[in-house]
Amino acid sequence: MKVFTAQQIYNADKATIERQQISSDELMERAATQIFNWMHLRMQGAPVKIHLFCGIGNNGGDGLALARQLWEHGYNIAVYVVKYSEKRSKDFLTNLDRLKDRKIWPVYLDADSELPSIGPDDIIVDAIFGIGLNRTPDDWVSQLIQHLNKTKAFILSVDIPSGLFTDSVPKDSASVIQSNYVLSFQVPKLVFFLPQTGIYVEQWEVLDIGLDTAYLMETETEYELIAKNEVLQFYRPRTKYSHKGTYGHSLIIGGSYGKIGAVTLASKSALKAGSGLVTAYVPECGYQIVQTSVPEVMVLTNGESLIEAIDFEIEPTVIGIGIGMGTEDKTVKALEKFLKVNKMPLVVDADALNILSKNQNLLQFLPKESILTPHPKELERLVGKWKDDFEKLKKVKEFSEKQNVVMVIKGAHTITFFKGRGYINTTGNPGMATAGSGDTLTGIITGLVAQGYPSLHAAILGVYIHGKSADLSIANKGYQALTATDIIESMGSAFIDLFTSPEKEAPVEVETNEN
Ligand SMILES: NC(=O)C1=CN([C@@H]2O[C@H](COP(=O)(O)OP(=O)(O)OC[C@H]3O[C@@H](n4cnc5c(N)ncnc54)[C@H](O)[C@@H]3O)[C@@H](O)[C@H]2O)[C@@H](O)CC1
Ligand SMILES: [K+]
Repeated sequence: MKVFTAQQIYNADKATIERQQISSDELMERAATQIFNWMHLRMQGAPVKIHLFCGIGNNGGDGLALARQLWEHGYNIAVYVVKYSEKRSKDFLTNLDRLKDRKIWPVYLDADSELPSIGPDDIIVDAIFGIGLNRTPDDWVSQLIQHLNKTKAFILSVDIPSGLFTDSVPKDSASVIQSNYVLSFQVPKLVFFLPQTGIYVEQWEVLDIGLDTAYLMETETEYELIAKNEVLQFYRPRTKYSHKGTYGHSLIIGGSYGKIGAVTLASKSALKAGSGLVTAYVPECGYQIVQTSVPEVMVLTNGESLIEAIDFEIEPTVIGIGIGMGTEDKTVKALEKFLKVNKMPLVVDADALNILSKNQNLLQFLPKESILTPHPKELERLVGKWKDDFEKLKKVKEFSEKQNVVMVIKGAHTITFFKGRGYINTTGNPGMATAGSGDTLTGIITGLVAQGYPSLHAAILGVYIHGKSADLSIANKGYQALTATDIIESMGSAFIDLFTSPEKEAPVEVETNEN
């Protein structure tokens, strides 16, 4: 699913109005109807108090149109107009008149108003600001937002939590609605997925308001959301007459005394991801450990307790390098020498990334389209500090383009960057913040490259499967007990899940006055 910028959404809006020959008011009505349907389906007429806070732009207009529809279906509503500006939009005014026609009188809030009282079991509809927010809200609006956040009421945001910009981090974190659920029109917004701004969005869902499909299809976006449908497009099925040679040979290089487990996990993951053969390259202290814990994996050794040279006679298809490897001088030299002669595709992680960060002249030796999988600290060492998430994305994008590598930025929503585009993952859970989870990812991606997946696809699919395996594991492990080994054990189910469960339940249509 594409992630549009605010400007692209405004353009989609305009294209829809022109091509479908509808008015902007009709489009607003569609948006409000979709929200109404969503609420009505869940509330079934329950007499819960619904407080609708509406700004004076089109987001507020959506809120007013929704208020009317709720009222027409007998819901218990209170409408507030948050008068942060005199410049009321045309469709806001139209919908305000429609409320007045029905003798529904909103409460007007300004800097001098008392803060409304809201019960813990009430519902708040947040339609104060939408994607049109262009500066930090005034103090009194910010106080209102803080007041709403402090209530125990469930907050449902229209399109985007009010106070959240679509393309930058809020300057004042207190001026943003802490939303329990965001119903976003047609497309999700990038800020839902970044660590600094995603915290305002507990859950989100997109509502189809029938924006022009041609526009949506044709418009190129910088970001794409990756779910099952997206990865299925490049999944490579196995063929009947294939043999293990068809599926490549992964070489996993890493490990040092006390950190052989990392290589064990990565090797096992490469196998489970489908690599035909897997060889681990570890110091001698790891020989028996890897041989006994993963009998399917072959083992090469060098050095006693750490890798002192990287030199082998086998011809792997791909090399995953760096996990548990340490940054001792001898290992650094070994890596340097190896990089200068190596021509094989690489998946670079952990200590190999740390070594590259300190010796940036080595970056030039990375084969093109290598995959780098840094966690936030490793990324900082590699590209330098950033002031906020947007600057981080910019730096990663530049780095990936300059070095011609695939960058996998690990986080709650891992983002994979390549050739100027970012692919946002949607699987995974907080249980994955556990030892060895990253080693597992490196193994999976390596195993996919071995099978012939192009780097970008291997990274995107690897990240998806890694998260999905963890999602399937938590059903009986919970977040706390989830281990990297559980992720590996669920990988089979994650692959099967690609083909078995439907992506989403079909939306249920609700009868309204409109249809
Ligand atoms: N584009 C679409 O697909 C659709 C958009 N709709 C709604 O329209 C919204 C966008 O509406 P608008 O462009 O009117 O913008 P908003 O309703 O988000 O904001 C209202 C206006 O307030 C002003 N403003 C911005 N920041 C301010 C601040 N801090 N203090 C005071 N004034 C400020 C701006 O001039 C802005 O246009 C969307 O979020 C969505 O809810 C829907 O009506 C239906 C379709
Ligand atoms: K909003």
